[in-house]
Amino acid sequence: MAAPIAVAIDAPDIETAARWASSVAPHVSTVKVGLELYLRYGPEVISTMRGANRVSVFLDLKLHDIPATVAGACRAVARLRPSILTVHAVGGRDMIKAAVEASPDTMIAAVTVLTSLDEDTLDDVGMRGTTADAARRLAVLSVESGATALVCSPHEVSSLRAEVGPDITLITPGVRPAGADRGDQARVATPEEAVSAGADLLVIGRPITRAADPGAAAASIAAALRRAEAASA
Ligand SMILES: O=c1ccn([C@@H]2O[C@H](COP(=O)(O)O)[C@@H](O)[C@H]2O)c(=O)[nH]1
Repeated sequence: MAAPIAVAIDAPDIETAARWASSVAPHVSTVKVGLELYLRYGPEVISTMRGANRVSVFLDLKLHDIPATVAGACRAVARLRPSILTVHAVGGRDMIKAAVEASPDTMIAAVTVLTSLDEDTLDDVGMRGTTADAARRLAVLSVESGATALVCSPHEVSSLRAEVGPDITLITPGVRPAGADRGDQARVATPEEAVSAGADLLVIGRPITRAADPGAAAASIAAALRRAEAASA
């Protein structure tokens, strides 16, 4: 079975994106298209990602606007049938409800606190308190508004799971195999730690896509997850 990994295909051009997607697709469940590719190529990139690959396509647009505008944006991408579409939880209850209502065939995932932020950067933008508290507040608000998935760091997975229960899909970026460069990510953990905390889907980009052989890097992380699962069974 493909590993519960969404590879972030943050590529500069569609040819590179297609190459990365076909090399990782045999090993992972999902590929993630974000702002860089979608703003450059639009819907074309979604069909390129599907191509001959048996993967789900996660559209990470992190929508954040007034409810009517977000609903319109969700309707605009609905025909692309992404498996997951992201919105920012700080857009508030009405915005999240509007996204959910406009997306009957897509799972709306609310981004709680970006994994690149730490407590100092949160404080700087006027959000007092710990990242864990902010993530918990935003998670509860999002689920009460109809979101069925949350994006959080691996550090918050177990406390959010306790808060929102087993039916909400927890998606974690900020995943770094041991020894990998964390880059601009502030709240990170290894793939094994994220899964053992209860994450449902790991978002991993550069540790895979910047490897000399992205397919081999994805296969190696998938194998490590299988070993960890077997050891804990
Ligand atoms: O809080 C968030 C939400 C989304 N992302 C996205 O995930 C990937 C992570 O890529 P790496 O190369 O593994 O750092 C990227 O597309 C982000 O836009 C996130 O990192 N944090």
